[in-house]
Amino acid sequence: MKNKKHIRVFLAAGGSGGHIFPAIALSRELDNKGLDVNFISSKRQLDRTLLSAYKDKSFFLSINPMPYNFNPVKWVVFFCKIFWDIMFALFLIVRFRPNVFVGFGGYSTGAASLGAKLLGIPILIHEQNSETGRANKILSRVAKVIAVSFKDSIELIPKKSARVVYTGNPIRNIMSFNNKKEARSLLGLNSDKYTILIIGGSQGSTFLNRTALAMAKVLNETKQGEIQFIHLTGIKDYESVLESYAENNISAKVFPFLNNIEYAYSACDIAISRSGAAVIFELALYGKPMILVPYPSLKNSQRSNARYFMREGAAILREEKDLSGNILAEDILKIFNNKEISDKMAQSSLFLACPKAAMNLAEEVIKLV
Ligand SMILES: CC(=O)N[C@H]1[C@@H](OP(=O)(O)OP(=O)(O)OC[C@H]2O[C@@H](n3ccc(=O)[nH]c3=O)[C@H](O)[C@@H]2O)O[C@H](CO)[C@@H](O)[C@@H]1O
Repeated sequence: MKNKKHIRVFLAAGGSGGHIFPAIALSRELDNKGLDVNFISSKRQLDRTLLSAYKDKSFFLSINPMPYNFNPVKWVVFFCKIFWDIMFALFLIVRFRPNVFVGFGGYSTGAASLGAKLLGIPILIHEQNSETGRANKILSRVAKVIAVSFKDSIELIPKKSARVVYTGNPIRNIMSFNNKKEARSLLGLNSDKYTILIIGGSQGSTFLNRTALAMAKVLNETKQGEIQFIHLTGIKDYESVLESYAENNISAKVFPFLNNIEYAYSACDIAISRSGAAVIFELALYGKPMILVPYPSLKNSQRSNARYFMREGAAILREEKDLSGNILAEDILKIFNNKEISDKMAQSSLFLACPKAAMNLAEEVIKLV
């Protein structure tokens, strides 16, 4: 292997927190090992914000999602933009000469990896979800290594020329804080009440916001004074959700986006969440029981993420189409009223955590140098 000081790694990730946060976690690990890291992402505001701490080390491609239907105009625009993005990626790769290219999924990964492939840079693809996303499916043909987050995905990935390894899903450095009492105090919550966290992923979920509010009203009547809520709404619904808790006199802390998410994870007794790969593995690190409501789109693998967590005993899985505030309240009460169920779910959750994922992935990157 070369002198580490001269090893440069390009990390391509974009489109959502779930793609970008694992890239940030890996960059910390590589940085600690003395490697040089650059990010390639998309020009979306969310991507720029999440990478703002790495502004000088980041490059941004156009926003160009692959069309899901056969509209010829959309496909022509898509190919024109991808051509331009591959040219830009080629320019970056020629200029910086990375030794390894790591893709985390999303459009920017696709365009930039094709540039890397053309210049013979070894490619590692990381898949966060239980089922492989579209960009990663295409790129599995050009990758040397495919790293997966779920143990059982090794069997599901078609083995072409790439080696498939289980590394886990790299999580940002949030575990340095794990103190329930302090977290509740920092969030301004009561230290003794049963605490339910509601989280709809990095952008929030209107469906989950509405249904969880309906549940909160039911629970507020049946368990008055015993339960409180932390609700992460996303920007769009923040004001209305905040008002609704206040109007109904329900004890809750509401945030559009919580930068210190470790406070929410530490403070809660249970989480109701979308089943994005980052959130569920983060909740697992904190050993929290979960009620998971996958994003219902067919293009999305949240359902199989949630199924895995349910099979392993860490979560109850609820589909949007079958869900109401009453059903959610019943699920919560089942766990609230039975310490044995709650403890078992918490243990199973902890068992699914992979705290060494970033380290495992960094080792795979270094093997490619
Ligand atoms: C709708 C959609 O396509 N979602 C995908 C997206 O989800 P999404 O971007 O929502 O990603 P996840 O749910 O996996 O993770 C959200 C991330 O945002 C952070 N967070 C969230 C709220 C908050 O207030 N503060 C905060 O810091 C969480 O700690 C977590 O790290 O990428 C995931 C990983 O590929 C996929 O599994 C999801 O299917």
